[in-house]
Amino acid sequence: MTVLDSILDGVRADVAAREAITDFAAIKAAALKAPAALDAMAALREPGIGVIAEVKRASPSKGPLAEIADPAELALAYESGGARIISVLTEGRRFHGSLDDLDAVRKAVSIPVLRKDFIVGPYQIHEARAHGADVILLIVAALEQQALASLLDRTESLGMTALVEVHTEEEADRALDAGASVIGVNARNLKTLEVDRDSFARIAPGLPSGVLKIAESGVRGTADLLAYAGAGADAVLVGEGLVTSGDPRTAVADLVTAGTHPSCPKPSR
Ligand SMILES: O=C(O)c1ccccc1NCC(=O)[C@H](O)[C@H](O)COP(=O)(O)O
Repeated sequence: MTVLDSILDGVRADVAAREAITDFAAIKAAALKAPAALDAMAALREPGIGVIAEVKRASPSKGPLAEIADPAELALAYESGGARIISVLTEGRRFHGSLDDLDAVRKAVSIPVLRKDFIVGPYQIHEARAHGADVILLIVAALEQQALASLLDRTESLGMTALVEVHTEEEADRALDAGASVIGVNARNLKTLEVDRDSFARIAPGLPSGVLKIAESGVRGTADLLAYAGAGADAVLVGEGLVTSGDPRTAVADLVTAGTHPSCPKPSR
């Protein structure tokens, strides 16, 4: 069994437990009452390379990463450092995240918020909207093609944006077939946890120019951002490098400064 399979087993059990408390009809109703989703695509189209800054407490590859006593405070530091979007890991077993973290971040910041989780069905999408998420992650490796297309449609029908994550050229073709307009190339192979920063440069040139391209994982400083920018990234998604920096506001600001400097390669869109 791969790491991803074992994460997905836990997620399915956790979703079933939550659905036993708040059923599908109730979570759909709660989603309809939430304020309208913010426009994440517009945020990503602003000039320069965007930074999506992640609230990441722990990971399967590294274990605990940082004591995050107050996710709202961390998110505010990211926002004031110039992040375009805040990513909040809500998976509990392996990442120590929660929907409480999402609620706290949503209340604190005024920029779009991404619910970063392992979406296995429609319940979690309505749940994300009910908790104020503007963006959700759909991982191609975790979904059959029909489920991927239908979850993408559902996300957009709720006014949200789907960040569709791939790690191989085949997965990128599946993301495009499903109609993705924001594609994240994760340098991390979720089955083996190996990080290959070259995957973005391999896959991104094959994506149409209208698709927003996000480079996920492995950014530890401005050199990594500039390398991803040179390969055509519109934005980078950064977790560990920020939460372990000791000064997340400055760490984000340094990336933002590098990504908006006139010498930085421009996004391909
Ligand atoms: O981070 C992990 O170890 C991990 C393992 C298995 C599935 C997903 C995992 N991470 C999720 C992410 O995609 C990252 O949190 C995100 O891209 C940021 O990566 P990084 O900047 O390298 O922390």
